[in-house]
Amino acid sequence: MLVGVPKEIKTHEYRVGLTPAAVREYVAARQEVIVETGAGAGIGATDGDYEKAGARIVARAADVFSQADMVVKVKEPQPQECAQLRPGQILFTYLHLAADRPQAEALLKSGCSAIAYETVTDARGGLPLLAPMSEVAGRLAIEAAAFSLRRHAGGRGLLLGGVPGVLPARVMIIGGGVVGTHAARMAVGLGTQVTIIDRSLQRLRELDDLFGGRVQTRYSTIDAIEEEALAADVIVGAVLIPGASAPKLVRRDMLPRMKRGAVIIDVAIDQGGCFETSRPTTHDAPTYEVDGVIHYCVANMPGAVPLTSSHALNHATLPFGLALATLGLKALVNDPHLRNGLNIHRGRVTSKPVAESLAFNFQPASEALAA
Ligand SMILES: NC(=O)C1=CN([C@@H]2O[C@H](COP(=O)(O)OP(=O)(O)OC[C@H]3O[C@@H](n4cnc5c(N)ncnc54)[C@H](O)[C@@H]3O)[C@@H](O)[C@H]2O)C=CC1
Ligand SMILES: CC(=O)C(=O)O
Ligand SMILES: [Mg+2]
Repeated sequence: MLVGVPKEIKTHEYRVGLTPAAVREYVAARQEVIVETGAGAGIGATDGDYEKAGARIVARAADVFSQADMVVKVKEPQPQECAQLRPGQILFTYLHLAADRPQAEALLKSGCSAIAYETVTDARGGLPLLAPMSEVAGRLAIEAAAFSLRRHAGGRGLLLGGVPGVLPARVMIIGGGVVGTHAARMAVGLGTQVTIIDRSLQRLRELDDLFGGRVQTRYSTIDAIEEEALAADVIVGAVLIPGASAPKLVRRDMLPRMKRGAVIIDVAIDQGGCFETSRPTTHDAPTYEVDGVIHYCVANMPGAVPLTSSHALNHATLPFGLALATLGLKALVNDPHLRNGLNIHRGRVTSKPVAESLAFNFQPASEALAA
């Protein structure tokens, strides 16, 4: 198969779909790889590094989209990329369609088979291609909170960990999955007071064990969220209902009752966000203020640390990408976990949560692939 890697074009997105090390694995598996010139610049990988790994460099993104059987990216295709996708082509990348009707419509129109990293599953009920970026985003969330809490950034002027004799910040984390756990590790490490809220009792038990009493855990109810939100200096939004729009757990009417200069980091923004007042922002202008509360809602947080993120992402995507490159769509027939990644196939929505979120007709992936 001819596998193509365009340069990412989303604002301040410096990750790359395949690292040179990953290209070498594809080439060793007797696949051909083309890479747009400069695609690896954000991680310091030159065209020469890609050529050494066995790729051919092409001059324009249009060359990648017109030639490749499978396009491997990081972020959801932007409108000009969607317009270049074609029937029979495989797109392998993050999509986050539930909160993005225009992209869903463009992918349906293209006729391509779009496989979303974030809905590929594993045998333990996890999301193996989302997890590495959730690890990164969870850790970055606390860095973003530290910066946003500074006075000149509009925050309360609070040092996260405090100093002897002065209390640390109170950090509330809604959703104790991968993002929430990694945010908690950072927040605990800095000496903050952390509460994690989740609606899975099993997860709360695991977190209690993992942190050995250094975090408080609370079951997710409207009451608990309101009580913790009003006391918090920082709230990290990290809930996920796989494939679906995030539930709005903090309503606008709570904001005037929160501390002035408190900070909301809505990591779940790529699924629409879990705060009623969230809207996507970019690394250029990451924050805005509503009712005295600072909102940070960057939808591609790991793009800020592309070197760490590209390698971490490639380690997770590589086995699935290789299966697709060597077997084509048959890889989806063979592997139900990879098949769960298929969101759009030849003009059909094959992800139930996406179809429900956007009120589209749904066709199960197994049926659509057999048609
Ligand atoms: N903005 C960005 O750059 C990035 C965003 N993300 C997003 O972060 C979000 C979280 O991802 P993960 O941690 O990997 O998901 P996860 O599936 O590991 O964890 C989600 C947690 O939310 C909990 N949850 C669901 N509904 C809840 C509710 N009503 N109240 C409390 N908890 C609830 C679940 O029980 C689960 O423990 C996703 O939307 C993901 O796409 C991930 C990476 C980067
Ligand atoms: C998960 C995701 O959307 C990202 O890494 O940008
Ligand atoms: Mg995202």
